[in-house]
Amino acid sequence: MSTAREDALDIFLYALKASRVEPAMERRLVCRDGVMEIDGHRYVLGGYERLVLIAIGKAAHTMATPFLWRVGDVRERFEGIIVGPEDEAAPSQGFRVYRGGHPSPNAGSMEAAADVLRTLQALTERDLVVFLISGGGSALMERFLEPGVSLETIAATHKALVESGAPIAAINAVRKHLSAVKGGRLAVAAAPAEQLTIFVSDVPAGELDALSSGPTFPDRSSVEDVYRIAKEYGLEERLPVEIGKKITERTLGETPKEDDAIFARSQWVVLLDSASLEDAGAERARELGWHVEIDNHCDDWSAERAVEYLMGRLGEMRRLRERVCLLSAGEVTVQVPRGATGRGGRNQHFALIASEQIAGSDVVVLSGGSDGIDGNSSAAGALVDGKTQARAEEIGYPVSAALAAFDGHTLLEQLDDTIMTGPTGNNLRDLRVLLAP
Ligand SMILES: O=C(O)C(=O)CO
Repeated sequence: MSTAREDALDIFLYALKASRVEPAMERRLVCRDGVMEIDGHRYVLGGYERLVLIAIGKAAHTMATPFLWRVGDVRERFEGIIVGPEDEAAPSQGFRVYRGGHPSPNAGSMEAAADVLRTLQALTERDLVVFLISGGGSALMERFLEPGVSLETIAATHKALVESGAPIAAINAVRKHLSAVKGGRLAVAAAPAEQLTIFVSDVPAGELDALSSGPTFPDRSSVEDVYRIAKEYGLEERLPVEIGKKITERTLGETPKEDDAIFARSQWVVLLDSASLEDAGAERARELGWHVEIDNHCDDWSAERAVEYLMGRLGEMRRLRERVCLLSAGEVTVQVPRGATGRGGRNQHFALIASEQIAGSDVVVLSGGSDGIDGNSSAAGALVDGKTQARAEEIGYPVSAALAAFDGHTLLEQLDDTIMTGPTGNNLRDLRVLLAP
């Protein structure tokens, strides 16, 4: 019989495999006799003068490839731009590929933004643009509204936001109001063309305007939200001075909202989200003989609070029966002290906090990101058990020290407790697997 550690890893890897983009595109996107259809939205491709595809995000290439394959012969008529995190070849001659920066924008992010805006602004009402949007796009493509802001300031702004401890919707509310390519502004650039956006979502259900900062979606956040968020998370002290000033002086402009006429020819479809991860994880856990519950209440909570909550839930389940498995999808937040230089991310941080709580017990805790990259490390996440804390003591790097330095990866790598998948070309948020035999 397999061990609880082996099962936790099996459940996570199965969930990743079952949630791949390619089969999802194959199931949902149909193209017959030049008519493309997805979720009841039909497009007679021969009726458009230009067919443009813009793919942005960590899953840009993995979405673009099956999309072009599904449209069959019409693929020759598609032209466009792919903005992803890796160096990959263009799918055909009419495509330009950019490698953007993540978690902070780089020169490629800026070049991509300029090219995307130029391309969209040339479209007319006779054209169709299909956007393929996945998470990570906020950094992979960027240009600030204010002209002349340096790449260094832009990157420092992103870093300050990501490390602020704010949930993704709040971080992206700020980004949207600073950027020329977020908060519906790509939809503005593409109007009056017909627009279809297909999402691979790494944000909570119902918050599509936060996905890669909603470049094609009506923004639900307002400038007033930005000023409130800045206060709540102390952003004015964290942000570069010239950006912080825009907030203190309240000079930000509003983004396009739901009733804006520019969205009259837009449709949006979610291809995959974290529900796919948790459903597949639950299926596999049951096959392995575990009694499963899914609990996402702690989505967007701080890592400390989420550990406490999930350990409490696991304890309740365990009082009723043996072999219990608690699954939780979503993300936790971490507030990184300014100047911290450790390696890691929210998943490894969560796992290390959990390792202190399960020390000496038979409980196993896994926390992993579906994109395969946790924070600034090369791991997807970590898998800890009742011996992790003691093993850390033995090698002279206590868990508490690694947590304080936000250096979870360095410790977990030495303990061989990291999960290494490599970048998955997907991005559906994180999955936590807690097993009590
Ligand atoms: O905004 C981003 O880039 C995210 O990863 C969330 O979608």
